[in-house]
Amino acid sequence: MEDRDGKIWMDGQLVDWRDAKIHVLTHTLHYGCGAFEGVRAYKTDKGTAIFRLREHTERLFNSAKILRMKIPFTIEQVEAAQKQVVRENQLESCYLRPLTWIGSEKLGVSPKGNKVHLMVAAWAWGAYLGEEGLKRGIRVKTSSYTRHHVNITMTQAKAVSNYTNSILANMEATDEGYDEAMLLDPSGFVSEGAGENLFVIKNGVVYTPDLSAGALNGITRNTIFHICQDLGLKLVEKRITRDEVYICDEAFFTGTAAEVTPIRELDRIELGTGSRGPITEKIQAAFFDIVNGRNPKYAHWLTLV
Ligand SMILES: Cc1[nH+]cc(COP(=O)(O)O)c(CN[C@@H](CCC(=O)O)C(=O)O)c1O
Repeated sequence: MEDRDGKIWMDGQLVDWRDAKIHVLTHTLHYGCGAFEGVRAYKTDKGTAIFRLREHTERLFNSAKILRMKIPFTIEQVEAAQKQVVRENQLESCYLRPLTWIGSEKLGVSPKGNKVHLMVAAWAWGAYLGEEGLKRGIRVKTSSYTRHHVNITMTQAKAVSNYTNSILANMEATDEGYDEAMLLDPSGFVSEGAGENLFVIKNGVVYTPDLSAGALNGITRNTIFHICQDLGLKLVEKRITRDEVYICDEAFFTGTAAEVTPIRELDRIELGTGSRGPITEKIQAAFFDIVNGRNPKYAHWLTLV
């Protein structure tokens, strides 16, 4: 990722991509206290637009607040930085990565007195779980790793340190030939994917784990709530067991990177017809209409760069 042309916004300045470096004694590198966002910009007929920029930027600030980090910029400055990075790198559609971290003034568990930094990078990033996955659905494994307990790590913070759990779950699943992992919470109820929220459909009703199962409050998850309302689909947030997933009619993951990715199999058990289900297809189509600016009802969610 480091050897490419382009610009990265770093603490208020645009720096050359290859020069965007930090010291090895950076506190976050050692202890993992930092926060990030995943944001996408899409090519619309009015130009390139960032999807739900305000919600993503607010979540970044909320993540920092939960981690007792004070970002030394305003929300407006960080929004402007994201727009600038897309423009400067002349990206028609892309994935943006804002990251805030604690500097290298001193080490030791307490970061008090260390500087808080922020950067924004952007790059072209296609289908996170593959084009084939978007169409046919992916194969998922229930992870042997448990999702975070809500009072051990702060699950509403998109915290750097939360992702070791995701990394291990994803690596275990892909080592065993699956595409992604689904994690259970400490009580054994379904939480979410390693980097996605989960939805299942049964008898025409759409279900998703309520946030007490430790899933991130996904912005794409919230977008699906609006889409279900528009499509007249009943949506229920509840505790979901892994065997309820086994006997569902359809299932899909959602996320900024994953977008809406159908799940065709869990633990080698076919879900529904073993391919993208009809309601999932409708929801997926509605999602892509929205993010590509084809649904005027959600024009306010798209910020032109
Ligand atoms: C654990 C987790 N849960 C749910 C979501 C969905 O949240 P949202 O993007 O607001 O709908 C994401 C986003 N995962 C990001 C990281 C992907 C990566 O590999 O890095 C993303 O989709 O950008 C998660 O990381």
